[in-house]
Amino acid sequence: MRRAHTVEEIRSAEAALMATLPEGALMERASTGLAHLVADLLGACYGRTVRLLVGSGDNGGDALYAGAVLARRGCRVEVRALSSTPHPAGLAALRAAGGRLLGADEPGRRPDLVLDAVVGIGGRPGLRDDAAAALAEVAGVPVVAVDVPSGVGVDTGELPTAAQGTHVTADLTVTFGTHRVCHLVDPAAAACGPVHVVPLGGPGGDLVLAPASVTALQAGDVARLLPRPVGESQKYDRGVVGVRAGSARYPGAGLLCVAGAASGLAGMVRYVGDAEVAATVKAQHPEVVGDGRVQAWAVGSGGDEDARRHLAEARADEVPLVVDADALRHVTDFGGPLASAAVLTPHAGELATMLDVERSAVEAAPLAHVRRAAETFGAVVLLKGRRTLVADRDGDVRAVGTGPAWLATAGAGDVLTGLVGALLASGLAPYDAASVGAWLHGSAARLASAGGPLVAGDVARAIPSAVRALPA
Ligand SMILES: NC(=O)C1=CN([C@@H]2O[C@H](COP(=O)(O)OP(=O)(O)OC[C@H]3O[C@@H](n4cnc5c(N)ncnc54)[C@H](O)[C@@H]3O)[C@@H](O)[C@H]2O)[C@@H](O)CC1
Ligand SMILES: Nc1ncnc2c1ncn2[C@@H]1O[C@H](COP(=O)(O)OP(=O)(O)O)[C@@H](O)[C@H]1O
Ligand SMILES: [K+]
Repeated sequence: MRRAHTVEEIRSAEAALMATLPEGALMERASTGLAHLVADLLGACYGRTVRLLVGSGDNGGDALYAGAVLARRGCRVEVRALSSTPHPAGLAALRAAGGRLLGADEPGRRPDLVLDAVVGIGGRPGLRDDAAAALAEVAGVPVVAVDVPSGVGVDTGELPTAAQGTHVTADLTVTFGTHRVCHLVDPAAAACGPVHVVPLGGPGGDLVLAPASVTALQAGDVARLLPRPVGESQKYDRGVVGVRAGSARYPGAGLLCVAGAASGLAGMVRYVGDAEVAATVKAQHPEVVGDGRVQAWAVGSGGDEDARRHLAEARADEVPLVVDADALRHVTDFGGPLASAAVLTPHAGELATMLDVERSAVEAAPLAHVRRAAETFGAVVLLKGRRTLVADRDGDVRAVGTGPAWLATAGAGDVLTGLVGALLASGLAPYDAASVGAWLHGSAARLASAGGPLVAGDVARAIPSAVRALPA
């Protein structure tokens, strides 16, 4: 599990560790790890130029000490200071190693790499004009963000508003001890590039962190959570998933939802709905049967005007539900909770309608909105996007970024609904079913895409391969 902690949690864990270590030891660990990664990236230090953008805090200190290591290895290290008092000991170390502070009007050499150390976890969103200008000077040069890309909302995963200013977009982010929320949550995560964590543990101890509320499943977690049949399993033990989706207007959505459900992860699939869709389901998925008892329902994809009735009928069975698309408009129609266990799967536009806000507001602050929706509707909410967010009712959130951009294709969401339904039927709790489903869906899309385009049916067909590719 990848875990992301808040600034408050990180500061408290760092303070506890620092109390057991000699002065400066933590920054030494952080900056040495940073320097080694930068040196690897540069390939060779000798003859290379690195520009440090350095603010007033310890984030700048990290970069100055790392710069000292790089300078000792032969790099030309030049500092654009954005404060009159950059970390004094760090600056002294850099100067002693041969690095230098650029004068205010001195352009400096065109660097091979920029280290962004304007602000770290002490930063407020946005860059001041001087920092924005220092960044513009080196436009086009690869940027390594120290800890976080300066200017992003560290705990919110949001980007600064136009009034707050701009932010750094990094090619790589090097952080320390644990992930920050902005590393896992869009839109800020998109500004981080790949994120590398330098461990802070060593002689004298390691960070002791609180349980994280924002996490990201890894392949091993999915393998551990996924229910698998054992020797004596029967189809009914493995769970029966029912699909009430599709309509005369959107027959394909019903078929794709069935395809996601019929990927083999539940023991049996039932389809109930439009007669023409049912006939095509029968032809394309001969193993799918008609109405009867189920352990979970997948409802709403392409349901059109039938969606409300489908939801009412599914709800009457008092089993877990996954609710998508047209049925999302009806989740509050029935008074009281929708089901004992429900997963709602909106994209940003649908979530905006459900919460009566603008779509742009959801896209700018997906973490806040997905949490609000989970609380408001008393359900697990899976907000689809580049990085899908799955929120539990208590505020825990799992981020899933396994899918390639090719997955943004019509019908992909219908497949996901069926897949999550199958996982609910197989016995997973809603939070696990939604996050494991989103992870496998993205992974199946990656396999099906192999770098090229795909259609939604390809994603459903690749689900078994995604399961086979999990670690034992
Ligand atoms: N405490 C420690 O020993 C360690 C700290 N570490 C580093 O220390 C950083 C945190 O350092 P600090 O707490 O000094 O905070 P920062 O260096 O993140 O920034 C704080 C300073 O930036 C100013 N500032 C805030 N927002 C700004 C903005 N939008 N534009 C311009 N200036 C702004 C503040 O007034 C303050 O002076 C971490 O991100 C990490 O890089 C690491 O070295 C690990 C160990
Ligand atoms: N840029 C992107 N990168 C990766 N996956 C994406 C991206 N945009 C959307 N997706 C995924 O594609 C799927 C689209 O689903 P959805 O919007 O419901 O489409 P539809 O309603 O046509 O089925 C979701 O699983 C979503 O997470
Ligand atoms: K930074």
